[in-house]
Amino acid sequence: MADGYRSVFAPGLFDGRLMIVTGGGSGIGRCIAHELASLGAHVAITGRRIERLETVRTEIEDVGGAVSCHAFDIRDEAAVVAAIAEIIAAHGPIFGLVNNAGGQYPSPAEELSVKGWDAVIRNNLTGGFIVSREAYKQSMAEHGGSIVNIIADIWGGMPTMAHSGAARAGMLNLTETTACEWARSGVRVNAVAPGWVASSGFDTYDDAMKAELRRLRDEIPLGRYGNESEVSAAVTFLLTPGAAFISGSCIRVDGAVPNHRHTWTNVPTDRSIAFDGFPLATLPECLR
Ligand SMILES: CCCCC/C=C/C(=O)SCCNC(=O)CCNC(=O)[C@H](O)C(C)(C)COP(=O)(O)OP(=O)(O)OC[C@H]1O[C@@H](n2cnc3c(N)ncnc32)[C@H](O)[C@@H]1OP(=O)(O)O
Ligand SMILES: NC(=O)C1=CN([C@@H]2O[C@H](COP(=O)(O)OP(=O)(O)OC[C@H]3O[C@@H](n4cnc5c(N)ncnc54)[C@H](OP(=O)(O)O)[C@@H]3O)[C@@H](O)[C@H]2O)C=CC1
Repeated sequence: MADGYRSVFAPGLFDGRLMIVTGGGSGIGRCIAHELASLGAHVAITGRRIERLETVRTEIEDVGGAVSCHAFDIRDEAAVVAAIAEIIAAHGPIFGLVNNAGGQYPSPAEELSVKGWDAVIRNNLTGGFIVSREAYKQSMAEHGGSIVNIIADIWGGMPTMAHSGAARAGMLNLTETTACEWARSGVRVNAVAPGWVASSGFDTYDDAMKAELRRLRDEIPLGRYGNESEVSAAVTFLLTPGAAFISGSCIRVDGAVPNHRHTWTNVPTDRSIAFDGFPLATLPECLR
């Protein structure tokens, strides 16, 4: 058997627990699925493209993990209702839900059609709402659980991302509100806000955006992009009993970007001696 994901969290922490990761067929979601499975969870990965989910299923099974694949669009209400019911029937109550699926396309605000605006709002707000509502109604209202919503760096304007920023800001308030409403059922709801994370998501950018990203890297106080395992560690923490009194919160995983203001002296760009901490989760070969 190949080496599995080496998480910083305790082996067996989630033994037999059901976790759902939307958008688990690529990038950050795939990494989270690997980490949760390495801690003993049964991970139900979802996405629109079944082939990508099957590839991740093989990766996780090859290192001894438990995983199932469920193809549906998070914006399709009937499909979500049916898929959540199917997952629960097969694998038991939902312990954790990670609303990770999402994405957008860049456009100046004045050029956005209402159809395009709606497509992105539905992808990054309505979809997460539908999946959360169904996880709550069909399982967590009775059994409790934990939800983590992946949003983005919304602390300030991001030109060409008005639709996505508005949707993610809505998702943050949905996080805060459902944390209050569903606390009575033993449900915690939190968010993780990634900054610039070098993931498969970057592959969807055109050359102009990639050039822009290289420039942006120099403006990240920690001097580099984040990686998928750093987002996954924050998500995993929020799902653990270590976060039992944390709800309605958001962990930013962004190298301090929203804290950086342009002043007379810029932060140095050479951080070659930056403190490295201790080795965080080590990715298996397939994720490097
Ligand atoms: C807060 C900022 C966050 C910044 C950091 C975030 C980083 C990342 O998210 S990394 C992950 C990146 N991955 C992606 O973003 C890819 C995901 N994108 C998509 O899946 C799609 O683009 C979509 C879901 C956002 C839209 O697809 P869909 O709903 O299937 O929409 P349609 O193709 O039916 O189009 C509807 C409508 O939307 C407009 N539109 C869609 N794509 C584009 C485009 N590339 N350029 C311009 N306009 C687009 C357009 O108006 C479409 O209508 P029609 O023109 O009539 O087709
Ligand atoms: N990478 C980064 O720098 C940042 C990423 N984010 C967010 O983090 C999340 C993960 O991003 P990342 O891994 O980088 O990018 P990816 O594009 O690799 O991941 C997005 C995943 O979501 C799935 N997905 C998208 N739309 C839908 C839908 N309507 N229904 C079901 N599944 C869907 C995709 O699968 P499929 O297409 O097969 O459906 C894909 O697996 C996204 O929400 C992204 O916007 C936020 C801030 C920064």
